[in-house]
Amino acid sequence: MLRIGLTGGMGAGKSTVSKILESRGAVIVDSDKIAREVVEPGTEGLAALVAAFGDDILAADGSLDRAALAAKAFVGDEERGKLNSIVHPLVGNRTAELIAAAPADAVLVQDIPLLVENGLGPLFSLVIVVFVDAEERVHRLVEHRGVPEKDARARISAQATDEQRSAAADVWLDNSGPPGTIDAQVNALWDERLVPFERNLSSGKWSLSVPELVPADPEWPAEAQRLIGRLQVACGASALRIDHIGSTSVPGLPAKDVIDLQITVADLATADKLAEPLHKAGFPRKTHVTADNPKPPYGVGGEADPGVWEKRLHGNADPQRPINAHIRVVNWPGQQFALAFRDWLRANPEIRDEYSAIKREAAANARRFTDHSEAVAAYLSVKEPWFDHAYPRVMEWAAAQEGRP
Ligand SMILES: CC(C)(COP(=O)(O)OP(=O)(O)OC[C@H]1O[C@@H](n2cnc3c(N)ncnc32)[C@H](O)[C@@H]1O)[C@@H](O)C(=O)NCCC(=O)NCCS
Ligand SMILES: Nc1ncnc2c1ncn2[C@@H]1O[C@H](COP(=O)(O)OP(=O)(O)OP(=O)(O)O)[C@@H](O)[C@H]1O
Repeated sequence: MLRIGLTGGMGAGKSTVSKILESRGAVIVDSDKIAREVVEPGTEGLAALVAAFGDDILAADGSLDRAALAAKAFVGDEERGKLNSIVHPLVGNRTAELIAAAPADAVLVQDIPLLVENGLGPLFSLVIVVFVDAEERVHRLVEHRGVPEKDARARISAQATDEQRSAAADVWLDNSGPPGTIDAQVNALWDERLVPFERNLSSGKWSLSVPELVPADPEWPAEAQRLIGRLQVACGASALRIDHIGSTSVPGLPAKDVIDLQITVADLATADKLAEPLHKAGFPRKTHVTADNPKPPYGVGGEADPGVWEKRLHGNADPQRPINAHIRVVNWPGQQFALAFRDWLRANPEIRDEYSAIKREAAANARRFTDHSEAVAAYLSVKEPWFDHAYPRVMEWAAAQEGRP
């Protein structure tokens, strides 16, 4: 099952997007709808609301008078907090039941207005944000849904800002255009990302990186942070730390568009136990030896004892985001080298440029081949000798940083 989070400010068009996704075959779990169910007449949710806000939030027929509750709940943080603390746990329980009942191969889209506010991004394989400027949202709510302007503004100001949503977004759908214009974006997302993502997840496949250098992308660190959040949820306490490593973690360094991450664990047995939870979270283990995934340990120099360079490697089922998640044992040379190499490049721009020149030469060498495996091998044949030379320099620098001889 592929779990997708869909969010956006009130009136941005989440319902519009979720209807399109549903028509393509997604299973939708709608938090607003569940929030209504859990406070229907006779529920413990409604009884708790009455106890907290008074019985004047009830209509004559005993059902919840939503406008009356909104008028009491959206006046300040304390009141809204009281409302959330009653309704959100009930929504969470019911959501878990619906997820458990969904088919194993579903693309499950959870429409959650407060996904960012409640820090839920790491629970999903992707977070989709529907965006419309706040002023335009107020306009649409007033014009098309008859919401009083004051109420629309009160609720929007109690929600996350566009910057906060942007930091959580893997996919940003702009719904500023006229009705219908977002459909093409949603259909492309379904066909080109969500369906192949689910297929990769079911079959344990990961997306391959292309051995081509691209200029440093300022989005890489934020992307890495979102991936780290997901890996943390999957690994729990087994991950002692998770770091963004490799070229994409060095500002200004051109790199292949593959994000390297390092999960540090206590021992290799722990790494092996993580294979299944990581796979379920969308990060299958790279079990096959391919040119893209040469048999570990990599030739990064200094492998006097290959036993202590061993690691496990996971990829990403997301077809649009290749990653290498290296699981390494704490204090083994490979684990320490990955962190020291990154810090060495970050601290020494002239060495970063030296490395950048080697990468360009390696990429030029790779371009002589059309076959993917041959191209990767050609890339590595230029890069690896430089690594062998760099290894002692990195370790010497790291020792000096720590005041070791
Ligand atoms: C107070 C209630 C009864 C008002 O009902 P009303 O019919 O006017 O609104 P509705 O439920 O359709 O929500 C419309 C939109 O308001 C916004 N909103 C609702 N609750 C909240 C909240 N607690 N904080 C911020 N925004 C909210 C969301 O953008 C939502 O999509 C209702 O919003 C509610 O029960 N809210 C608490 C549950 C909740 O947080 N729901 C949102 C996600 S689970
Ligand atoms: N591109 C658009 N142009 C103009 N109006 C739109 C557009 N897309 C959606 N709308 C209208 O804007 C309003 C809000 O859209 P929608 O209900 O999909 O938002 P929502 O994010 O689900 O809202 P809520 O947070 O209240 O659940 C609706 O009345 C909808 O018809």
